[in-house]
Order: sequence, then structure tokens, then C-alpha cells
Amino acid sequence: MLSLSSVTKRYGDVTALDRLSVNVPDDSYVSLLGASGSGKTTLLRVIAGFEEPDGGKVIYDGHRLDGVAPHRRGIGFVFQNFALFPHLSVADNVAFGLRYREEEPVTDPSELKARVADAIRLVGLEGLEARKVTAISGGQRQRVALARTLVTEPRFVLLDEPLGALDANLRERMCDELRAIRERLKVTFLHVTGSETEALLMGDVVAVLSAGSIAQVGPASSLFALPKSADVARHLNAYNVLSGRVVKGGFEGAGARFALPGKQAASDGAPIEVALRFDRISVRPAGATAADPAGEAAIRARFIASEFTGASVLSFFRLEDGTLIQVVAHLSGPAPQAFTKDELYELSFNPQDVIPFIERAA
Ligand SMILES: Nc1ncnc2c1ncn2[C@@H]1O[C@H](COP(=O)(O)OP(=O)(O)OP(=O)(O)O)[C@@H](O)[C@H]1O
Repeated sequence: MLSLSSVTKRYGDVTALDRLSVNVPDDSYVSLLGASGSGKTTLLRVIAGFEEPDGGKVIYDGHRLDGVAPHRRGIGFVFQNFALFPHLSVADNVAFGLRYREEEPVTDPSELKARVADAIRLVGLEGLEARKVTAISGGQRQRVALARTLVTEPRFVLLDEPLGALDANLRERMCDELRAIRERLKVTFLHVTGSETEALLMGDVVAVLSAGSIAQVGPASSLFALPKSADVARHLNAYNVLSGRVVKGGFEGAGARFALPGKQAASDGAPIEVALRFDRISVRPAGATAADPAGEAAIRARFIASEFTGASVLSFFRLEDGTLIQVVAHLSGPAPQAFTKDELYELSFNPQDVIPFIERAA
């Protein structure tokens, strides 16, 4: 297991990693989700040994890694832009890491050939061995980058936005392939991404990185069901977050007022944020019916636009105070409603579906 314990990394005044702690179990696929600037690349560079932390410990199987040279860590790195040698063939790119590494370079031609062939087979590039890497597709280049790392038999592989340079269709296919390859090799993959879809799809475990520390870590399903903070909810891109105040044990703000689930420990006037999933909201014309007597809450909002996203329709509304609200309707459900631009609608939801986050006093 790889354990980071209270790791801090500063660049001048910028604290890129702030007492970050996380455990990455063996033989697992962990995705690390974070917005731009949250510290993802810095974290990978610290684990790989390209940067030394200013504080904290990096431990692998009980041994401290900080201070150990990168090539002695047994950790592979797949770079965002692949970093291939353009003048070399697919096979020579894959062989490079083995032939020229500082520790135990492989120079025996038949061993080199066999290991390169194995790696190329693993990533499905047979037949392209002699091709220049400038004469293959983006997805194939991605596979060369992966093969070049895997050929050195690392026990742990860091992938920095490995699918970022690929188009959407290819990205989905490569997601499946990466998972399959990892399962075959039983190594650990730590895959960094800014895309929540990719993180949730890929990781057995998803860690959310926010401002240099881990905001939440767990299986994708548990993050989705119960984000621990408004910040995590925002990262998942599946929740609307409303800001307001606690009034008589309920929520008031953004032009809405509704009861909150459970008993709130916060006193009147305390700032609060609530998260409401995109797919837990129904839309009806404003004023058509009174709020549902069964305890439904409703907020008025103007319709902006809808977009089709494969199996669902995502509709955008704006509340009176300017807050943007997203509503998802799945195409497998009843026929999607058509809304009129700038018209007022009532967005209704069950207050029991709301997740409250009471801001703690500093
Ligand atoms: N060499 C450096 N010198 C100064 N500041 C740096 C350096 N590298 C990173 N930073 C700062 O540290 C913070 C974290 O950067 P990092 O590159 O780790 O973020 P990231 O999550 O990988 O971002 P992105 O998704 O945009 O690549 C940022 O505020 C960044 O500006």
C-alpha cells in the first residue's frame, strides 16, 4: 500500500499540497478528481520523486519513499501528452525505457525483443511495431505511452490525465481498456483527471482533491449518494448547490424556503449550503398548481436552455437571485418536456432529498 501522510508541498507562497493524507491500496484502480490548480500534478510528481515534499511522509509497504531517487521507486509514470520520441518507431519507443534505464538496463537483444513484444501485445498494438509514432492515431500513441511504462514492470503506475488528448468516443474505449489491462497485471493505477465522468467510471475508489488536500475518498457510488461537503458535491457535477441561512430549522435562500431533513443542530441565521441532485427535480409551469401538499418544496426559476447528452436531457434554469440550476431528465423515462425560453417554471423536489452542509464557525 502507498500511504501519504500529511504531505505538504509549497512553491513560494503557493501551498500546492496542504497536509494531504491518503492511502492507495495494492491491486486497485484509484482515480483522483480535482479541478485545475487543485494540486493533482504536484501530487503525482511528489509520489514519483520528481519533487520532494516540504513536510509529511510518503510510505510504500512500510518504507519511506521520500529521498529515494525516482528510478529506484518502482513507480511508472504516463504523461499527459504521452512524451514519445517522434523519430522512433513504436517498438523503439517501448524499448527505450528498458534499454536505457539506470537500474538493470536490458541490453540482451532477444530479451529486449520478447519483453517489447509482450508489452505491445498487452496494449493491442501488434502489427504497428515498425511504424513511426508520428504515423499512428492519438489513441494508438496513448497505448504506446502506456506500453513504454508497463514494459518496465512497475508495481505502481501514475497516469496524469492519460485520456485528455483523446476525443470523447476514444476516451470511453480507452477507459475500458485501461481497466482491463490493469486487472490483468494486478498493479495499482492512480489516474488523475479533471473529469468527474472519467473519475467515477474508472476508479474502484475515487479521491476528490480540493485546494491541495483530499476532500473525500470512497467508492464512486458512496460519493454520489453522500458527498461530505458542498465542495465535493460541486466536483461531482451532479448536484446543484444553493446557499442560504438556517431559519427555524429549515433552509431559506435563493428565493426558496423549505424544511430540511433530520434535525439541524445549527442556530437560526447560521449560513448553510444545500445540495440537490440534478435528477431529483421536477418541472411544472409556474402557478399551475399550488405546492404539493405532500411536503414538496418548490422554487421559481426561468428556463434558459436544454441540451441532449446521450441518454438524458440537461435543462438549465436561473433562480431569482441568479443561481443556475440544472435539471436532468432521463430519456428512458416519460417523454421529455419542452420548455419555453425565459418563461417562469416551478422546480419542485422532495426536501428529504436535499443534503445540508452547515458551515462550521471558523
Ligand atoms: N513549479 C511551480 N512553481 C510555482 N507554482 C506552481 C508550480 N507548479 C505548480 N504550482 C502551483 O501549485 C498549484 C497546484 O498546481 P498543479 O499543477 O499541481 O495543479 P493541477 O491540479 O495539476 O492543475 P491542472 O489540472 O491545471 O494541471 C497551482 O496553484 C499552481 O499554480
